[in-house]
Amino acid sequence: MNLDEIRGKINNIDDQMVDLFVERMKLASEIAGAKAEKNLPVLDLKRENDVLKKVMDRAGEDFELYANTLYHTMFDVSRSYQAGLLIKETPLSEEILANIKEPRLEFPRKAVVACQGTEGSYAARACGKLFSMPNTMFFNSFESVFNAVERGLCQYGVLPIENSSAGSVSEVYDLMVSHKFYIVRSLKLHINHALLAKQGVQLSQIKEIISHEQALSQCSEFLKSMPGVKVTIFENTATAAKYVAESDRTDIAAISSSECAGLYGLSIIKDDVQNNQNNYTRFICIAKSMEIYAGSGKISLMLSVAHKPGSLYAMIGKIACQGINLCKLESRPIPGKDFEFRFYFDLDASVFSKDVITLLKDMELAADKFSFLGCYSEIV
Ligand SMILES: O=C(O)C(=O)C[C@]1(C(=O)O)C=C[C@@H](O)C=C1
Repeated sequence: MNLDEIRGKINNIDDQMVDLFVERMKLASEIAGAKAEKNLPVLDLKRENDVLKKVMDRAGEDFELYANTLYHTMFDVSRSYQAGLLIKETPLSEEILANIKEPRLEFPRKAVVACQGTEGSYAARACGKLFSMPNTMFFNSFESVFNAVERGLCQYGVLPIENSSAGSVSEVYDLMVSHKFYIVRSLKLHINHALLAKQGVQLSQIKEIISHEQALSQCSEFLKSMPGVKVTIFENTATAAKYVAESDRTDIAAISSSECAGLYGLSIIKDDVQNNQNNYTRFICIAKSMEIYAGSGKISLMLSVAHKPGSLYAMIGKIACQGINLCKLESRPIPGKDFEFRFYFDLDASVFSKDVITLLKDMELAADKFSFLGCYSEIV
């Protein structure tokens, strides 16, 4: 047989398989109805294992593993479909639906916003892009930003979450667990770092460079080119610039934004010291209550799954079944557990879609712990 003839046969088989698949899905919907009457859950692991065993035996030694994978996907699809038919509203889905009943149209222009660092920090620059008239309050830690929002001291808080070269800001991810908040907007900010020192100081005089550890990591190649220079971590890039300005030393420099040069009377002794010119940091804007604005197309979730084979795979399968793009998956260890992880999902999806609400309910019921962190839009 030539290629076209073989493909012709495959086409025939696919036609039959799709017809049988549709027939199988219709039977799954009848099962969903029967289960609803008897108050039974969608998942029946014993039945799945019985089917898997039969399918693998029938496929024979050469194909049993492929048949196993195919049927795992088949069950994922079948369960997602049944879930869509069966799952009732949960308190979370009700809260989301109530929130979008009369969608908020405009993001506020003015607000009291909590920010880590000081005047001139990248977070402050992010605030200025998120709000046209922010009244920014500065705090010295990310935790204080979460607290300020949670306690109602500030309406919003702005926090860095990831950088295109240095990766996630793990401290912010870890703080998410112990605080109640919602992401209401995000921002991708282009970051270019400069080396700042006192007026008249030359690069060759520098013996110590200070900055936030994320900024230091984003400038690692420049730092390698300065052997013998001590590198010191500071809580914030702008605080580092302020420290240099207030110190009497002429052998110390800060990696910071070029705005800080003007703000603190320093000079730029070297510009663009970051490894990559395409250096971006994503910031999230958080609020105490759920606020979903019209046009929001990103969803963030935090969840943990049973510590057994296939649990995360099944969760991702639910997203894939809806044809939704999983744009970020971050894992962080759960303190006190033996290499168990909490997962953070970012989806290109909107709660204004009925299928997405069904997906969220399905994921919520399948997870050990589940938090909806918000549905928002990202600005650049
Ligand atoms: O037999 C059932 O109980 C079904 O719901 C059908 C089915 C399947 O697709 O084969 C789907 C989900 C269950 O976990 C088990 C099997």
